[in-house]
Amino acid sequence: MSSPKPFTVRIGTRRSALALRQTDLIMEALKRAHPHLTFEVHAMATMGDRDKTTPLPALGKGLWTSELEAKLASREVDVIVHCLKDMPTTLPEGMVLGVVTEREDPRDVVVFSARHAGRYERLADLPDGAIIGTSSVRRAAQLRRRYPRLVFRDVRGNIETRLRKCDEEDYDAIILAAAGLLRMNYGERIAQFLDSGTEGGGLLHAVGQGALGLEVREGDQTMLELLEAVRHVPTEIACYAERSVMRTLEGGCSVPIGVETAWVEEDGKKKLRLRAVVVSLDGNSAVDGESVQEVTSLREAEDMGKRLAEKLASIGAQKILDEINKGRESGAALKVSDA
Ligand SMILES: NCc1[nH]cc(CCC(=O)O)c1CC(=O)O
Repeated sequence: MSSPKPFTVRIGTRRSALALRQTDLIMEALKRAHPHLTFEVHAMATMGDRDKTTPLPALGKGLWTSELEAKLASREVDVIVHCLKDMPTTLPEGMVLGVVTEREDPRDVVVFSARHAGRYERLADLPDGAIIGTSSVRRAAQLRRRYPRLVFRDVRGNIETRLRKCDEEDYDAIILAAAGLLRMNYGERIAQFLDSGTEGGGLLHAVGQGALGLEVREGDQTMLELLEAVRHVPTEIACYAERSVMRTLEGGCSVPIGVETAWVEEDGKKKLRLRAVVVSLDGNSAVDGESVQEVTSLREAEDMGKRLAEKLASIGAQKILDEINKGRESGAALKVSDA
């Protein structure tokens, strides 16, 4: 696997503390696998980092990725480390998702304001009208169904900023990805997991949440071989299925869609279980489904995701999508992204 002649691998990343931490983890793993190579980190701000006022849904696709991809295209960097959930399901011409790395905990979680230290354990403990911070339509729409008594309000910024706002402003709690908190050593702030297996949960996470995606130039065999060292096949297959659900349902517009994947044992065989939900923006209607099957290739994973998405579309998700598209045309709701 090791290449004969030494060279420098230039890694592109966003500048947030989480992005830098993730890039560091990948770089250290690559260094261990390729001790003869040198690595350089090229960090830069993206539109999502710079524009802190426009509502995220209105910023559209690629808000965390486009500037980095320009550097990849111009050969200023050789690979980009992304949170997979921030990567659009269709990449620009000439770019590929080279490798998906092992997933950190993909679940969404509740963090209570430090003002409430020790007072609450679950969302259900909060009083009527309590304010929950999240800028993700997916999270708000799914939680509104289960907790109509709670009020959902935008909260922007990187993890540290959101935690600070939660502690110092009017929020009673915020919803975040476990993965980011764990990677930044804030695990002790996690009060409640919100996945479908947890009482009071039932919140399906974002496509790709908790995994990292390494983007490279199409046909860059050297990089692809080098990155093999950090590929995690079970995560990659699961995430291809998740991304296929999203890609199939998007139809030109992003939607509040949640997923959950797990490798399960059935009839002595290892199978992928894929769950997905599409929710209306107000959370008043939702369509969900599940499929379980043996999956051994990325192609099969994509087929599985596509079939589940088509099934959801046929039993009501299409109606929800059409309404979102209608609203979008009239300018009411622009694109929906996950935050
Ligand atoms: N959109 C912001 C973003 N992108 C990735 C993560 C968390 C880490 C991950 O999912 O890999 C977050 C923060 C959050 O949702 O709490």
